[in-house]
Amino acid sequence: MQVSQLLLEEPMRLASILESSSTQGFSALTKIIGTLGPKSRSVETIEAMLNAGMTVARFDFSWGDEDYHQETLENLKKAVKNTRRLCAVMLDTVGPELYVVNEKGTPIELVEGEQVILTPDKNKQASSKVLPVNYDSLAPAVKPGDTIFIGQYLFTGSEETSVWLEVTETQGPDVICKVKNTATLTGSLFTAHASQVRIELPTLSASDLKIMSTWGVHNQIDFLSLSYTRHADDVRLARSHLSKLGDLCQTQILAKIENCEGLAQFDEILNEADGIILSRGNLGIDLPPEKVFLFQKVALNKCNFAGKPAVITRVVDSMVESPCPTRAEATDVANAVLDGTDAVLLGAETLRGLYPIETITTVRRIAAEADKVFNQAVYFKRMIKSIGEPMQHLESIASSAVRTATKVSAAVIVVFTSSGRAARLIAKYRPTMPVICIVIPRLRTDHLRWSFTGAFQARQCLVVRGLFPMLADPRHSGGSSNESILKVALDHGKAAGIVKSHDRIVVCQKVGDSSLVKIIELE
Ligand SMILES: Nc1ncnc2c1ncn2[C@@H]1O[C@H](COP(=O)(O)OP(=O)(O)O)[C@@H](O)[C@H]1O
Ligand SMILES: C=C(OP(=O)(O)O)C(=O)O
Ligand SMILES: [K+]
Ligand SMILES: [Mg+2]
Repeated sequence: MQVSQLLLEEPMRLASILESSSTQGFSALTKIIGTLGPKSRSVETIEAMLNAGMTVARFDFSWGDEDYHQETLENLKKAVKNTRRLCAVMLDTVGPELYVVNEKGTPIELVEGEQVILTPDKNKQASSKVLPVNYDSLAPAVKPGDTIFIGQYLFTGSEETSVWLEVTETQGPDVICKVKNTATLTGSLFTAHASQVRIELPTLSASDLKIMSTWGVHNQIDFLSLSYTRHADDVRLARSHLSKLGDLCQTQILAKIENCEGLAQFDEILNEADGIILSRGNLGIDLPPEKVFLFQKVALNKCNFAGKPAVITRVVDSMVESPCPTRAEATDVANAVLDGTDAVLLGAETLRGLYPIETITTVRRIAAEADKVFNQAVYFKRMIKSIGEPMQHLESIASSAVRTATKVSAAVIVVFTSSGRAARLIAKYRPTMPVICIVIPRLRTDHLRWSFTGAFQARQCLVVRGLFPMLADPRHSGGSSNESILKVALDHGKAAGIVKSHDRIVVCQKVGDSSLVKIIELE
């Protein structure tokens, strides 16, 4: 497998970098996921986040209860209605996460060289001497010399509110540690991470299962973000649970790779999941720092070749407190796009940051600049070569649509789809122009009632690079009205400023039994 920076090879005049970026039309091809929380839950703020380019909202159950998240979601629904912008809903599980509850909420000072005890005794109050952890079997799992990290919920890893501990010994169920850096733990919830230690807790906790069947079903979640996926079986089990939850049989599973166990099983997990979240927050402390970039490049490449969406996390942490990213962060976002990410997931930046809207705008602008210099020609050739021949029918149609669109400099590709499969296959070839996905609803029954598919499938396009879904009116489904639906889509594209008179459009659809790729030129 070839992994290299996919940057345009043409000589670029450095002065051209000074030209201002276009702010019109379909912002960036790269998608943006925002975690909603205290700083991002009013209708007004969410509307601004949608207008800035957020396409998926993440509800992280590591923090906040069902009522809290429901209130936020009701506001999201209002914001979607007001802005007329689609937004997918992602439920993020707690999983086998280690945490420390700081009931009193008062800051806890830890001093380098001193001792602190991690205990499973939940009756103990968190203090600078003892920290109660939610896991009974930590002592038998660790050995002297192991590293344990403890930080504020949605830590960045570098702040003075995070601490590194070294295990010195265990005493019964307690783990005695030496503090490696002076820090002040703040907040009411700290996440703990024992580096490269197997945690014998289920990937879906009892509380995760309950929330999926209540909150998840009630809100028709589009994505399950499966925290700490360590094995393909974790994905299979989650799928089996979802399949018993009515409409959630349509929910997609994004497996979060957060530690070395998940990394070691990556290929098998990718095979089972609908997409991958590269959880650089946790993985960034489980892996030595010099290895993180390598995981990112190889994993993104594997997702791209599998035609499954990839998401990276923890990109502009410093924007929690600053309206501008650091140079390293700005460069990191662009590199992630060049490495092949579909989407960027914002955590602390939108949940508790001071600049949730500015963060989305900044990430979108950087991603849009990177989109422009992505070397699609080289990427396309590699993809075609890797598929080999004979190609599957639809693979050939999808790649032809992208090739045709490139050759005629089409403004957009329009694809008809019901399951979303054709749209994802087109995205796999990374077209440089937006792809309007017209999702045609299909009637389905579970032998109790009839319903239409389409809503899940349309929103699930919102995590895939370059896809811009539109849900067609079910009353218009059926071959003969496809022309009128296409007209609606193009009018919509015109209004959004991505298509204009005399533009060429490539359309991918089925007429009768034949799949076809056609070029149309607007009058
Ligand atoms: N309702 C539709 N009308 C016209 N063409 C369609 C429709 N649904 C899918 N297609 C086309 O059929 C082919 C198969 O697409 P795919 O997304 O796999 O279909 P499905 O939604 O049935 O899985 C593609 O060429 C796609 O553009
Ligand atoms: C997104 C991540 O996980 P969490 O759910 O802890 O935010 C991460 O570790 O990067
Ligand atoms: K989580
Ligand atoms: Mg994590």
